[in-house]
Amino acid sequence: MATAVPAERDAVAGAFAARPRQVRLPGAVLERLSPEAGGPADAGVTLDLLAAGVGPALAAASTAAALTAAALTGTPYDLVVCAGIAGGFQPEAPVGSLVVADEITVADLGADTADGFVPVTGLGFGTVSHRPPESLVRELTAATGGRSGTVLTVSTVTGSAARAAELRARHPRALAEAMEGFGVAEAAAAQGVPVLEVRAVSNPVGPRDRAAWRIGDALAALAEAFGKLAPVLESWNRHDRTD
Ligand SMILES: O=C(O)c1cccc(C(=O)CC[C@H]2O[C@@H](n3cnc4c(=O)[nH]cnc43)[C@H](O)[C@@H]2O)c1
Repeated sequence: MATAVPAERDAVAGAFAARPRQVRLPGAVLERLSPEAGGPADAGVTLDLLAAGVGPALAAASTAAALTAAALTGTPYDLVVCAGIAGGFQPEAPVGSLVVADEITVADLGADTADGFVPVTGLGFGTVSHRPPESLVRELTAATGGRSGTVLTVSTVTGSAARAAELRARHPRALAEAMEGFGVAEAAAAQGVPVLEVRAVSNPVGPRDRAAWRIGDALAALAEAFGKLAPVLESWNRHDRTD
């Protein structure tokens, strides 16, 4: 589970009964919930929580470090979940609501041209989207009452109505924007591991208004959501799935 900051990580950890144990790796520090520590015991799964850093680059680097360490010790991850707070596009994703990404798309990786923005794929490179397993997205939205849609990854937080409108015009299915999902998804995809992104909305996407942030409410919504998601995630086995 990769969050940006420790406050998000701890909100998620609260959904699980166990006390985590710290595991220090080159490039990442994990909080490990394992069955023997009274963790997600029913399913016998180990859950690693990682405060991966803010922004797509650091989140990708930290997630890659954790994935590589797990693979090298013969215990590769079955699933990577990016979780945290986000800006919500209005009116679809109000403050305090939950969004489960059915598509994780980087919104600002490309080139600015006289004809507008060209994504990096239009330049002949890489990818701009990752798709989480459909069945899992369905199960998570059903369990939480959240909405599914595109979650954008940006390196610059949107601060104007014009930029919000531009993003929505380019990505009509976008419900939220945050800063780590695509980086985490790239790291997971590089090692063939499925990825999810779950976001609680802390602020509207649009004109900058720090007084409108509701970080406490969003962290509470994240914690509540993971209380409902925990059993679904613990019982999910990618080898049983076709999507
Ligand atoms: O200074 C600002 O205007 C501003 C507005 C919103 C968020 C920030 C942050 O520094 C938080 C970045 C952090 O939280 C996630 N996040 C939360 N809301 C948004 C958003 O509207 N757009 C992008 N990211 C957001 C993000 O994933 C980071 O981890 C500053």
